[in-house]
Parts: sequence; structure tokens; C-alpha cells
Amino acid sequence: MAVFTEVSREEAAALAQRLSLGSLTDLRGITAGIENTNYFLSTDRGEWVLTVFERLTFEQLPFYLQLMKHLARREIPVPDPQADADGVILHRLGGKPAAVVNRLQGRSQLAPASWHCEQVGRMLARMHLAGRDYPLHQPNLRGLDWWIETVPVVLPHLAPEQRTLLEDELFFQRSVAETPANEALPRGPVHADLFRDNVMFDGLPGHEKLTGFFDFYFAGVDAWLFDLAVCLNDWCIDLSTGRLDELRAAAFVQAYEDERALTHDELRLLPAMLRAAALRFWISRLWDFHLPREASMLQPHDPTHFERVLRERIANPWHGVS
Ligand SMILES: Nc1ncnc2c1ncn2[C@@H]1O[C@H](COP(=O)(O)OP(=O)(O)O)[C@@H](O)[C@H]1O
Ligand SMILES: N[C@@H](CCOP(=O)(O)O)C(=O)O
Repeated sequence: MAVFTEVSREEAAALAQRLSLGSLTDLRGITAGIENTNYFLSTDRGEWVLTVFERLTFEQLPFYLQLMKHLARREIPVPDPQADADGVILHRLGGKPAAVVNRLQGRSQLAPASWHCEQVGRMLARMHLAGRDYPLHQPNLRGLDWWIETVPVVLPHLAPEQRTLLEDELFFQRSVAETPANEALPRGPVHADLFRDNVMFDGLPGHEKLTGFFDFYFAGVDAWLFDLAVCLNDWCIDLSTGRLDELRAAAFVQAYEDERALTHDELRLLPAMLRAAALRFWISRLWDFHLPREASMLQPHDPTHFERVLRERIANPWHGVS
């Protein structure tokens, strides 16, 4: 259950009115999600999602909300934060930060085929290009510095062969990070967590169309290739073995490249970046699993999945579409 902060109908109606969204007709708590309180808010003018932020602060939120606004203005289908008459998009409910965004239609595609991957790949590249002139800056807070800080915290909970893998991979990634090729990678705002459950599709089975990307609260400025690698590891994978599914991966990358061709350095670093993306989520899942935060209400994700993916990416490097 992900309603940590109760919002009354009166509070929601007043906020909807202030944002010129019409008269409230329905307010329903959303059970999915682990970080924030989310409600579907309906008015006589449409459907919206009201989020009360439980972890992110008033100081941190402008980077994420303004990024969504920036992308929405450039016709990337992402939730568009609604402004009041003064242009303010960050609101306050129960003393906590809150936002209202438009509701994306449809549902997540949890068993994607090539045509879903193509649509996500194409839109990912468009999103990267649309973010080039985004003026705010925040690093990827789950990047290399965070791995260096967190690996020693999780190591004591691991078996000897897992420790070796984790330490060796961190060493490898630190060396890659210092190379000129890595420094030359094109960068900009990235979603950094664009898994299947953060994308919506709508339409009849077999004919689904992408309706949007959401949950931008791990976004930051990083290499575009990192975003691509995170997606390949989730959208184009055989979940039981961790192997990349060549067909879906090729469809994803080709569609991405229809919008933006990968550079020579990106192609060269793709195998290392697929390892980096697996490492990132192995570390965060280990951290959630062994050091659960007090407020966490849901079962942590299985860390062994990303350990398997990492071993697989090391054993069978994937160099992209030839
Ligand atoms: N803009 C949106 N449009 C449609 N559904 C949304 C939107 N934002 C969130 N949701 C729904 O709410 C659920 C929880 O959102 P999520 O961002 O994953 O929460 P949390 O930040 O708590 O992890 C999603 O799985 C999705 O079903
Ligand atoms: N995608 C990550 C978890 C991030 O949490 P989210 O539910 O907010 O997307 C993972 O699978 O480990």
C-alpha cells in the first residue's frame, strides 16, 4: 500500500481548483509504488496523478519536475507537472512537497516483444536529444561515487565469491571511468531507471503504442549510453538466465540509432556499460535487501537477478548491432 500521507477530498479539490483543472469528481489512492504517496485525481476536465513526496525535499525536486516540464514542452510523452497561475509546479500538502501531473493512459508491458523495444528505443533517443538544452544540473546520484560509498557497506553480507565479483567489478568500472573514451561519451539528463514498470503502453494486445515514460526520480546528468544500457538490461533480457535477447536488443538499438547514431566511443564502451548498469542495480538491490530503510513498505527486489546479469555480461560481452 503506497498511501503514506492521507490527502482529503477537500485538499485535493482546492489544489485542482488552484491549478485550473476543474472540479474534483474522484480521488483514489494508488497501491503500487514504494517511494511516494500517489493518488489518481479525476475532475470534470480529465485525469491526473497527485504525488506527495515522502523522501525528496523541496530543494531536490525542481531538477526532476522542471526536467519533466522541459521534456513535455518538447513533445516527449512524460507526465507534465501542472502549474498554478504564477507558474509554480511544486506544491505543498500536509507540510510535504506535492505535484500534480497528467495521467498517462494504459499499462506497463511486462513481457515486451521487439516492437515494444523499438518504440522505447526510439523515444529514449528523442528524449536524450530533447534534454540537451535543459539548464539545471544534478549528477546521477546512483553513479560511480555512490557505488564506491555503498560497496563497503554491503560487502560484509556477501559470500566470498560474491565479494570478489563486486570488488573486481568496481575496480574495473573505476578504471573505465578514467579513460578518455569514457570522458568523451555524450552526456545529458538521463532517466536512469527506465525499466518496464516505468513505461506505459496503450492499445489492443499486439498493437500497443507507447504512451509515456514516468517515475523520473532517479534522473540525473550522466552518459546517454548508461541510460541505453539500463534499458537493454531490462527490456531485452531473458529473465531466467540474464542473457540478452539478441532480437529485442538489436531492435532496441536500431530504433535508438534511427534517431541518434551511437559514436565510435559509445560502441566501444557498450559491453563495459552493460556491466556498469548491471552493477548499479546489483548494488542498490543488495543495499535495499541487507539494509532496509525504516519507511520501506514493500519486499525488496531480488539482488541475485542482477548478480546473474553481471556475470552474464562479463562472460558474453555484447557489442551491439554489426
Ligand atoms: N503519470 C502517471 N500516469 C499514469 N499512472 C501513473 C503515473 N504516475 C504513477 N502512476 C501509477 O502509479 C504507480 C506508482 O508510481 P511510481 O512512480 O512507481 O511510485 P513510487 O514513486 O512510489 O515508486 C505506477 O506503477 C503507475 O501505475
Ligand atoms: N528499477 C529498480 C528499482 C527502482 O525503484 P522504482 O520502483 O522506484 O522504479 C530495480 O528494479 O531495482
